[in-house]
Amino acid sequence: MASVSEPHILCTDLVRIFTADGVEVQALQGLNLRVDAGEIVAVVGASGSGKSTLLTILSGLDTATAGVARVAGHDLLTMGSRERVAYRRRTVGFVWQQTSRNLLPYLTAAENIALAMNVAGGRRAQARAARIDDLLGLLEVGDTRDRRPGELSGGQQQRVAIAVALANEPLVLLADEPTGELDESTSAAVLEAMRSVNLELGVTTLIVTHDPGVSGHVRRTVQIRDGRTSTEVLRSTRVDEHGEEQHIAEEFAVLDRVGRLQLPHEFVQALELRDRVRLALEPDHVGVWPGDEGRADVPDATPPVAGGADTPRRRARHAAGASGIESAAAPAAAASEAEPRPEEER
Ligand SMILES: Nc1ncnc2c1ncn2[C@@H]1O[C@H](COP(=O)(O)OP(=O)(O)OP(=O)(O)O)[C@@H](O)[C@H]1O
Repeated sequence: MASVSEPHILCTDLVRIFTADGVEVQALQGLNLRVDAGEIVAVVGASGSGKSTLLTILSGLDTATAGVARVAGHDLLTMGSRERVAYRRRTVGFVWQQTSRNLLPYLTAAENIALAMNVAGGRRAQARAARIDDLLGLLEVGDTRDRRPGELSGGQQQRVAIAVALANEPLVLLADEPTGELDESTSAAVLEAMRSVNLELGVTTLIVTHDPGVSGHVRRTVQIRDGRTSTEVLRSTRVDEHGEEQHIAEEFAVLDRVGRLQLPHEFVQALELRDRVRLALEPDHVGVWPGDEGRADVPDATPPVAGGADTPRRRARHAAGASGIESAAAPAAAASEAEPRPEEER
């Protein structure tokens, strides 16, 4: 089982390489993600960024090529088939985009939930019936108890799907594009339902989606780009000096264990950063400048001379004078790949 301090979801340097017709596709390229017990987090990314690959690994349907993936104390890279079955039945619950993957069409809402409980076993009939009613009530679809999926709206189907996913009291709820087939207002209502389930039951929740609108419904949104987590938006509420509630959203770059981070696209474009950039360490922040090799208009663009201690602070002085951004600890900065590469700094 997970120790008290261990996060419920932990991915470290997670890699997934697919090989198709002799060509390798790196769907995940060293992804890092930590979700603590009881948190609700959204992972947002464009098509092809690796979202589904991540969720398929976390749900135990696929195995990563390398790295660490742990969920509620289970090591997903080494777990055997018996542990995998138990993990999928009891530790995690899933909500997928397509109703057909979530609900059996010939069973009612209550029967779909009961089926999930039967598969996991354990509970007595009376306790099961009570839990079915509780779950449908919590998701505000008590009136759909005896109706089949085809008789429900898209939003009701996804609410029942969430109830099915929660049937066996999972520690972790995983949702892949749960609102992908819904209109905007129904999507918002379903996301709010997930948030209230998270608050009410304390189930750790990870929502994977291409829809940036999800960030309005969760405290933490992690951006995934090219198979890596790149930036995070944290939302908080504070009361200002006039007693008014202020909603604050702060964006942070994600720094991995070896110091790699990704600059947001707009930063890269704004300064036409490419190939390599200059870095400078200041007492409380790091500066990032265009490389500008060969540009006569940049004073002192020459790197420090060899010999003596070539400290980051010295490099900072050499970089001074070049126009550029200063990336403080927050808000986020970072390079398309601003990984410190000593051989380029000499
Ligand atoms: N089974 C596979 N074989 C080969 N390549 C794959 C396979 N599954 C995914 N990929 C590739 O891995 C990359 C990430 O795919 P993934 O489905 O995880 O992205 P996604 O962010 O979920 O995209 P979408 O939102 O379009 O579903 C893509 O380049 C995709 O083509």
